[in-house]
Amino acid sequence: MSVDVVKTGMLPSAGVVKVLCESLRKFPVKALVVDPVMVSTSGDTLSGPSTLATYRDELFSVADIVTPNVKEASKLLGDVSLHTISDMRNAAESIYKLGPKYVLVKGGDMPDSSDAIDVLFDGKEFTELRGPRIKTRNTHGTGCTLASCIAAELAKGATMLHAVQVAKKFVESALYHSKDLVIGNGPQGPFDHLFELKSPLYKMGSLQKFNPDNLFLYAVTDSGMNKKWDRSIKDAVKAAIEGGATIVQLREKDADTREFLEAAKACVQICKSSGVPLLINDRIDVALACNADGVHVGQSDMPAWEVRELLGPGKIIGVSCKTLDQAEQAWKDGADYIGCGGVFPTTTKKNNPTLGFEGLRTVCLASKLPVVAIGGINAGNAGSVMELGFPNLKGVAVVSALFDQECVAIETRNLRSILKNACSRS
Ligand SMILES: Cc1ncc(COP(=O)(O)OP(=O)(O)O)c(N)n1
Ligand SMILES: Cc1ncsc1CCOP(=O)(O)O
Ligand SMILES: [Mg+2]
Repeated sequence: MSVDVVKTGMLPSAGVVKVLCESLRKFPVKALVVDPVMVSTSGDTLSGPSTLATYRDELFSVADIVTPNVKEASKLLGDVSLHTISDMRNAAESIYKLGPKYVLVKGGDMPDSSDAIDVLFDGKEFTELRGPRIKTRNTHGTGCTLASCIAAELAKGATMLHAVQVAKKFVESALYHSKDLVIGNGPQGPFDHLFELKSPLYKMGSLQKFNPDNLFLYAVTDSGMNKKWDRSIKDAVKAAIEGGATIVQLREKDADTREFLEAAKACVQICKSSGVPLLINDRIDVALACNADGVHVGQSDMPAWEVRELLGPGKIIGVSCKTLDQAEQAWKDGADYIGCGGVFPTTTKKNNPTLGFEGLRTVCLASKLPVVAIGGINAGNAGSVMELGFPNLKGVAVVSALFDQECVAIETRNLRSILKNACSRS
């Protein structure tokens, strides 16, 4: 098992720092997070002057990010006084000159400020990360936890900014959920890193990971087709589920919000009773309001990482991807699957370039996420798509072949058996 990311905590001596640097040269890693634990949140000095010097001279130049709190930043810079955001920016800039790619000066122990503000510097730009200051004595280990969470997100492929944002939100949520815990008699108590395990969502099991097999026969509704066939969204969804659809997406480009939301609430009930996930196309607000199982977004919709921040870990997020880079970004952003197409020409989605099998192959072979093919797929060609046999091509998403037809249930049932036969052949 290779090590992707290393995060350092308290390094008690210059010798230990030197051994660490030597080991990192022998066993290079994807990223190094250095939490320069020299002054504890309670103010005790934890590292002597020789260790400080070795940090500065040897460790910082190989660090991807250094995460000093205000006291540590002050110590690293010869006990300069740091009282304002501008002081924190100057400190970040000065520490950056010691070699790390990023510096995060944490303002949690800054006196007086109402918000907990951290300053991230990448050598060019400053980013201020603001969060509520949570009143609690349970702050023991917040710095180490933040650095460890950054390391974990980097190991999952996040960008540095995204990793820092996720880590800050995690620490904030953990502090909030455990602010009234009473453990121990010291000046500081611990906070609850595992708060999510106690969340009702977790207990209801709705934090279970997405099952890629749900992508097998993906029914995507269309308001124009429903209108043409004088069919309500509800009836369209019911019929698709009756025919064996394994996941449903409400893609209602024409419906107004109120109408869309009412229909979505009804469809949520229908899908929940059948155990079929229901996703909403584009509209995060509607998905939140009806407690849908997730959303599908394209390259011009809200970025998946922002959707993840809004929906949380237990919801399904799909992203449309036509290229390798888009597939990589969707994975980094925490999406659950990729919709790739149009595989064949289609008039259902306007101005949508056709990728063909080659384009589908390129994305499937590169994608770390399960893929569903979409675009012009019907009973006549669905078999050929599944017979491509790409390991992470889990199914097909279909609009007109199901919903621009007289009987949705029959068309869905027929398509499902074609897919099953194709899979047994590939
Ligand atoms: C399963 C699936 N794949 C792709 C799409 C297309 O989504 P998007 O690119 O956001 O385009 P619109 O559907 O919003 O026109 C999808 N909806 N579902
Ligand atoms: C939403 C979408 N995204 C890529 S193609 C497409 C439309 C697919 O519709 P159809 O299945 O009728 O070709
Ligand atoms: Mg969209």
